[in-house]
Amino acid sequence: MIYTMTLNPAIDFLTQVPELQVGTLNRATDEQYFAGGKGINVSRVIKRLGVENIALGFIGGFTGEFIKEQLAQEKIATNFTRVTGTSRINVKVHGQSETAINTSGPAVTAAELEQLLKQLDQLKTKDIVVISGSTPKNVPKSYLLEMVQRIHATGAQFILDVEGLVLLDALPYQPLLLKPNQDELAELFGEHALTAAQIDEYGQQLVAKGAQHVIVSLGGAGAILYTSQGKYRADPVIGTVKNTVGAGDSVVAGFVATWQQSHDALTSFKYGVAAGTATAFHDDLATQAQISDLLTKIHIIGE
Ligand SMILES: Nc1ncnc2c1ncn2[C@@H]1O[C@H](COP(=O)(O)OP(=O)(O)O)[C@@H](O)[C@H]1O
Ligand SMILES: O=P(O)(O)OC[C@H]1O[C@](O)(COP(=O)(O)O)[C@@H](O)[C@@H]1O
Repeated sequence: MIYTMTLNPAIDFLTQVPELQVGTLNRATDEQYFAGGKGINVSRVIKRLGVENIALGFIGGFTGEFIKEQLAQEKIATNFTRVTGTSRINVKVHGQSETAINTSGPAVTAAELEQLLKQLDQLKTKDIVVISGSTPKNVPKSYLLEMVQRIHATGAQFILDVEGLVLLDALPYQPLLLKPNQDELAELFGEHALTAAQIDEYGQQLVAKGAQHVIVSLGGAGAILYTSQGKYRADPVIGTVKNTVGAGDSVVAGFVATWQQSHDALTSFKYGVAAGTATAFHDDLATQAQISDLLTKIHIIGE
């Protein structure tokens, strides 16, 4: 079974403000609400690809109820840990460019943290846990590593799509996949911007230190996969970008859903890039049909 772990779920409130201006009243021309947070996006795309999965994480308040209802409508199984606070609302404004305000989310108590950790002890060796997104503000940095250690102890695999140095601490536990974007990779190694040579150097370093697969996503410039076998580049597909919220999560979803069935890194990478691209080219997350349509346009080149 694939599990997704969203420690800080959100309602994504997407609104269109064609000529957004700061410091004045703006009138929106359209608005939509989606169940979001990175792990939840991963769950939604995995399910659209026809693969069962269970969404885990902390959820609370009226916003939490909305998220649960939306997932139930999409027939996605959940086993959330209820918290006393209210899950957050993130604001994504589409104008001439995309502007986002990601809020911080509710605090989580020590008992709630422990309750969620205990769920991990039930994992089986064939399970994969995708841990994605930010942690609520009062959660200690050590919590993510504790999760990784608990998952590893059961023999299950894990994928990490989070920010921060925990990515380096998790390497000895051999993550199935890390998916930093270019900025996240730079931050991880204390750099501001990376040259192509530095992306290679750091991507390969993550593999050498334990990651089984590393996908560095490059937004409109495509993505690169690093494995112990080599480096593979997926050039970008040219198209009209509608909404890049969840594009990275779609890459993770396409990869893990395909990996679970094929254990083939290149096919999984191809589905990941097709899913990320399909999400970028549509309003909501990619559907199976949109992903299938794009597959023939994704060319993976070994370098
Ligand atoms: N403007 C774009 N044009 C084409 N493909 C895109 C675009 N933006 C994102 N994608 C696709 O989605 C993937 C993930 O997007 P990216 O922005 O790198 O991730 P994240 O959301 O994690 O920052 C990219 O590797 C690419 O395949
Ligand atoms: O575009 P990405 O990186 O795939 O992730 C988008 C998701 O991440 C969020 O921006 C939340 O990110 P954080 O957990 O890092 O705050 C959600 O609002 C959105 O659903």
